[in-house]
Amino acid sequence: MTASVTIGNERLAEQAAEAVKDLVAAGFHEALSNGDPGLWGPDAQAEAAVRLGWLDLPRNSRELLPEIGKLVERARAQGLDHVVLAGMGGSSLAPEVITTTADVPLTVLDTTDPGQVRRALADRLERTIVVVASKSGGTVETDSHRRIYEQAFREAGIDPAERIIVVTDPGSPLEQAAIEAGYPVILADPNVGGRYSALSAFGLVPSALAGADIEKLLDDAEAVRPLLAQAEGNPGLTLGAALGAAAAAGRDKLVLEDSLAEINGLPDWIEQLIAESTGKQGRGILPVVGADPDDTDDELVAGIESGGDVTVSGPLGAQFLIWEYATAVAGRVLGIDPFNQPNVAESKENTAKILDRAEPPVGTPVLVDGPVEVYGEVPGSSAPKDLPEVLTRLLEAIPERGYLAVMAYLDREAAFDAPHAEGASFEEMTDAWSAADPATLRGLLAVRTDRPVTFGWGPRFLHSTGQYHKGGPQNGVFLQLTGANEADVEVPGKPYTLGRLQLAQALGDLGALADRGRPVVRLHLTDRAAGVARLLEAAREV
Ligand SMILES: O=P(O)(O)OC[C@H]1O[C@H](O)[C@H](O)[C@@H](O)[C@@H]1O
Repeated sequence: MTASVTIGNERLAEQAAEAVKDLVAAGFHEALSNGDPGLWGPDAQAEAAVRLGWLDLPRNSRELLPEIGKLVERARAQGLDHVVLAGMGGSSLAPEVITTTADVPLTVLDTTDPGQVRRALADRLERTIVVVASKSGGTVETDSHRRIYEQAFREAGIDPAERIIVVTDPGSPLEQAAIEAGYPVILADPNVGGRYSALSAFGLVPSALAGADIEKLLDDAEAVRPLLAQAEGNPGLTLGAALGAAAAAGRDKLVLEDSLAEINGLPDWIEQLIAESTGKQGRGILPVVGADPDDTDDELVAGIESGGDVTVSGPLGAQFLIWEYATAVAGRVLGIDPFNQPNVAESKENTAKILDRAEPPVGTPVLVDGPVEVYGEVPGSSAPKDLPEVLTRLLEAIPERGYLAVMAYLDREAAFDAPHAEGASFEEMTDAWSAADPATLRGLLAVRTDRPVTFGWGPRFLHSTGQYHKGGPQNGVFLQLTGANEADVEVPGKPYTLGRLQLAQALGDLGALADRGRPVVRLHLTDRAAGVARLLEAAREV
């Protein structure tokens, strides 16, 4: 299947053609193909010099195939068929899409929720193999998961060296720790940033262990590579020009539609690529996932395989490369450095400070509505009387061109535990799940405003839209969800538990948003299941 980008909207086609013309006249496509780091201005040059390796991954990553093949064989021979991936952002979102699209099972751990981590630990530990994936080797979530699994294996009488595989950059502290522990290490290309690493060891190792065909993925990406060197018929250039030109003209909310696509979950990966790459210097493109278009002036719809103002067709490997290329192009059009993430560190630093304190600074609730405590400054001049009023006030506080972001530091899998009647049909089960799923809140609030409503699981979104929230246009309104933990999980060798880390992450990000003067309210569910039910009920009353 060939890959293509089609623009189905006349005005956008004109804007994109104009931007392509300028880029071609400046020799952008040739320079990018030759790995010129000067394309994003002098301030971006040093970082870009070590961030353009993704263009050559379809070919270079083939060198990894024999080594990965051996790891897969070893795991099969040991009967290890439960693959767990510990990794955040770019280190887990690509394998998530690759494996869901290939319909092979992979447990992705990109959470600090104690319940979600306990669920993974309780699942077939005796047949589990864990890929610990971190470019920097210093990401706190991933470090915690490694420590927790090492201990769990030891307690079960299993040698962690038989069960843990590490993917990291050469010279990282994780590489060092892995060598000391005797874990197999696959080193990734250090000239590729986290969110552009889909076709590197980060995308390939866990996906291959889970059973996906990674050679085909590389073939599909390699087939599109020559097109990316062209001035005409270059899908990456067209897409990037369309995204950049539309955003520069005010259409900076990117609704990603994939309901008819055979590729599963690509919008989540695109979200982190675009939000983290473009959301800075008060500019950027806000990806909106899982939403219906609202037909507003600031919205652009991108369809995967069909639909949208712009449609991107092609197999997954090609999609990865086209979107990466397009993001680099959009960065150039918008005048931003698409390879740094200047504001991600702020929340991390706040989190570290909170962890150093004896008690987390939770504050006092301004309102308690059954199982939901409300913290923060609810917009408006008087105290809100109940939860529906809190939600109404937040929706009313969204400025023109703004958005509401719901950020849930909760267990992404908990809804699947929702009770349903014996012999329930699939439809009845789906209804029970969605009635217990915090993510249902997004749609309920979205129908009450014409502004975009995004939903992110914390801390996962901190490595994605988190950069945009803090670095992009300051027109967001923020709703955090946290929950009581029934049973916490110790992080071996650290003074904090996962529950403590999770809360510190929420409060750390809340501080960073509040410091910018943005409206931010935290709803704490003192009973998680009852809290979600009350929240969804309140959203229906808005
Ligand atoms: O792979 P790691 O070093 O653990 O980083 C995980 C993620 O962390 C940050 O959010 C970076 O901005 C991402 O690009 C990266 O994918």
